[in-house]
Amino acid sequence: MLAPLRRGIDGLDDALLLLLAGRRQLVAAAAAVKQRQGLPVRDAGREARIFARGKGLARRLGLPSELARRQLALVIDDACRQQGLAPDPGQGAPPVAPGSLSPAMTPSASDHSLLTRRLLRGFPPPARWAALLRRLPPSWQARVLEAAVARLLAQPLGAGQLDFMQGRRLGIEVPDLGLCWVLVLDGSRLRATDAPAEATVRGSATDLLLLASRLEDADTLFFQRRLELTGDTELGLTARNLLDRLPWEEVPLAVRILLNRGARAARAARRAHRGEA
Ligand SMILES: C=C(O[C@@H]1C=C(C(=O)O)C=C[C@H]1O)C(=O)O
Repeated sequence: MLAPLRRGIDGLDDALLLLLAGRRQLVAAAAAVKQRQGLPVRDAGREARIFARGKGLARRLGLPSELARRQLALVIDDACRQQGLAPDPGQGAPPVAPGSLSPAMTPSASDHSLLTRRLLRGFPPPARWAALLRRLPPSWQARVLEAAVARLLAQPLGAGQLDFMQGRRLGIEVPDLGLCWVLVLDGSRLRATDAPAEATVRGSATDLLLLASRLEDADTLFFQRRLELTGDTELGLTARNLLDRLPWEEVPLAVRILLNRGARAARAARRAHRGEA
């Protein structure tokens, strides 16, 4: 009873650390850009916006807002240290001079790959998250899915390219997570629904992530039967064509970077679990 719950908690703790490692890499990249442009390390306006977004998201997820605030304060503090600022940089600490990045910001390649390997070994395969994910209230799953899809498809949604889906119900099934969602286009908003899907795209969590990050294309995945379509053929085929034609370059860069990193981590974890090199 307790053991599977704790395995799930361990899996989420691993995922939190993996996300932290990804955030630190993006902070290092942002720091390098700011240095080149002569911008200061600290950006109070940006930090205020991060806290405001976090507060809104915490409210929607039903998370205590103080918990969200403290977590964000912790990672921002870490990012400032990573960029060479003292632990309490609010007191007007000077920006780091070009060429004097703190050693913490530039981990050696071997540190990095060691950390990655450690994280991947401990990273549970999707099948192990399934039990936990199924315990999450469906309304949470739906909100997370709606937010993710809205970000990913903001451009084609705005341009009316998804209008063929008005009122049509398209399912996304992830068998290794034991999850199945049905999305319906309601005006310009894609929302999750409890009604049955008319057509369903089915694929493993890793393959869907590889598709969303463009590390693999839809054609290859369908051809290799790693993605499958069931139900209404016409709707399914239109969805499939759309996947191929989506203007991926319009997807916000930050979303693409995160998807790319997530997909690479999931693929590497799958290989590690399968015992491949
Ligand atoms: C990473 C940056 O540097 C600092 C750290 C931030 C963060 O951790 O999100 C945000 C703003 C800056 O004070 C940045 O400017 O984006």
